[in-house]
Formats: sequence, C-alpha cells, structure tokens
Amino acid sequence: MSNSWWEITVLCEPSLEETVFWRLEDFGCSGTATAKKQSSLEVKAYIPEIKAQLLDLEALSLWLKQDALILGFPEPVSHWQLMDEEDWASSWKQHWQISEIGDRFLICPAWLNPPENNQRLVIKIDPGSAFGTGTHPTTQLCLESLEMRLSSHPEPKIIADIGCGSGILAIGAILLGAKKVYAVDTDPLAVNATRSNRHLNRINPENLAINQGSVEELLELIPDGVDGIVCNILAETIIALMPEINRLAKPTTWGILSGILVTQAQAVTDILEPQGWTVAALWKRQEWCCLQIRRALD
Ligand SMILES: C[S@@+](CC[C@H](N)C(=O)[O-])C[C@H]1O[C@@H](n2cnc3c(N)ncnc32)[C@H](O)[C@@H]1O
Repeated sequence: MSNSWWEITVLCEPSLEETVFWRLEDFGCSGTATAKKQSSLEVKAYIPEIKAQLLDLEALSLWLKQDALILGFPEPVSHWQLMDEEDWASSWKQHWQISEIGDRFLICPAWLNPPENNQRLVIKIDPGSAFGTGTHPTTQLCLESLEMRLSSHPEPKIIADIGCGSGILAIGAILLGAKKVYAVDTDPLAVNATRSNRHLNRINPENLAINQGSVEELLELIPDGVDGIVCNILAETIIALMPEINRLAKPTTWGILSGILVTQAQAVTDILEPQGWTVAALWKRQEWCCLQIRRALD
C-alpha cells in the first residue's frame, strides 16, 4: 500500500481554523480544505501513508486538543482513514480550484484549464505529495515578493529556490523572466514533483535545474553565487542554513524568506543583521510573514 494516503478530518470551532491549519501543515500535510458544518468547521487534510504512522496521528490529535485547551475553545474531534491514490486524487481535486495570486499569477491545477480570456502568467501545478499548491499564505507571500522583485528589476537573474516543494516558486520565477533557477529539496518526493511540474509548464530543463539536497549542493553547482534566493522553509531551518546561504550570496544578492511565523520575525531578523543582511520589507498574511532581505551596505 505504498501509494496510500491518510485523509485526516478535524471537526473544530471555526475560530480554531488557523491553528488547525498550522498544525496540519507542520505535520506535513500537503493539502487542506475546509467546509462549514452547522456551527463547526470541518478541515480535511492529506498526507502519504509512508509519512505518518498511527502513533503520529494520535499525537497530532493530542496536539490539536492541547492547542484548543490553551486558546480556551472546545476540543476538536479528529479522525483519519486510509485512501488509495485514486480516491485521494479525486477527493483532493474536488477541493482545489484555479486561483489568482498577486497581480500576475494564475495557479491552475494540472487537470483544469485556465479561462480563455486569462491575461495572467499561468503556473500549472500537480503537487503530488509535495507542499506548494499556492493555497498556503507563505507560498503566496513568496510569489508576490518574487513578482515585486522581478517586475521592478527585469534583467536576467540566477535564482536559488531552497526547499522547492512542488516547484511553484521556481516556475513562477522563470515565468517572470529569471534566466536560470536552481531548485533543491531534501525530500525526493518534492524533487519528483518539481520535475513533473517543470514538464507540465513546458520549461526547458536548461532554465530550471532540479536537484535533491540543500544549500551544500547549490554551493557545488553554483560556486560563483546567485543573484536571488527564495527560501520558504521553517524559521528554525532557515536560521540553521544561514551560514551556508551567506556563502551563496554576492554583495548584491537579495533574498525572500518565508515559513516564518509573525512571532518569529524578530528572532530571524536578529540573526540576519549580524550576518550582513538588511530586512528591507516584511509582509504578513494570517500568522505568517515573509522577509525581503538584501545585503547591508557598509
Ligand atoms: C513549506 S515547503 C515550501 C514549498 C514551496 N517552495 C512553496 O513555497 O510552496 C518547504 C520545503 O522545504 C523542504 N526542506 C525542508 N528542509 C530543507 C532543507 N534543509 N533544505 C532543503 N529543503 C528542505 C521540504 O521538504 C519542503 O518541500
């Protein structure tokens, strides 16, 4: 049953939506969808069976209860069931629709077609089991930041996408005119998903290099450094990767960092500044934020 998926259903107080979303994303779920059920909210999320054992699911249910307790809400009710790949795909597909991000992008699930009058840059995505459908605030903030950065500085750029997931940011950067993107992810499922999405979006492999790994691999591939870095991973991972990211940066390199909770923004900024970075802008959505950084001028 290597291709089975857990469908996790959480019935909770509507005010807990963000907390439940955060828990599920943090747990590793790649798709979440909500529906109102009378006065409650039903949140569904999916994770490959190989990524979660029964004990993990039980722990998740306890965390959700603990979150509700701390926030003073009734306990959510969680249950889960295994579905085969086909059922998962059709269940997930029912919930995921075409969406606009920023002023330029249209995110289109692989099985749908963009509207005929569409003027936007279309990113076709089949996320497989990787993170990056465009529904998460951090992905949206990164795409919007890339749009701002690359629209105002359109000259060809070499960009690194660290933690590429489905490849959504790497593909977005190419569509905005980046000359070459190097995408890496430690998860082989993400690497496969990015490869499929490169093909789906008809992107020349010469423009989008995809490798399993992290910044160390990028340093070998691009010893001269990059013009831009986009990295949507968790704050703790970004902080740990910064010494290597610094080696990837030239004096003019800019960065877009997300996966950072608003409450962690100050801690990340405090780490960045002594390492020669300036936080040029901070964008928030829900409880998440995105930092636009550049090398500090002496
Ligand atoms: C939140 S997802 C971001 C996916 C996509 N870039 C987006 O913005 O939607 C983070 C990704 O980083 C990967 N990752 C986690 N730690 C990593 C590391 N140290 N180096 C590279 N990738 C990592 C995970 O496997 C996951 O695919």
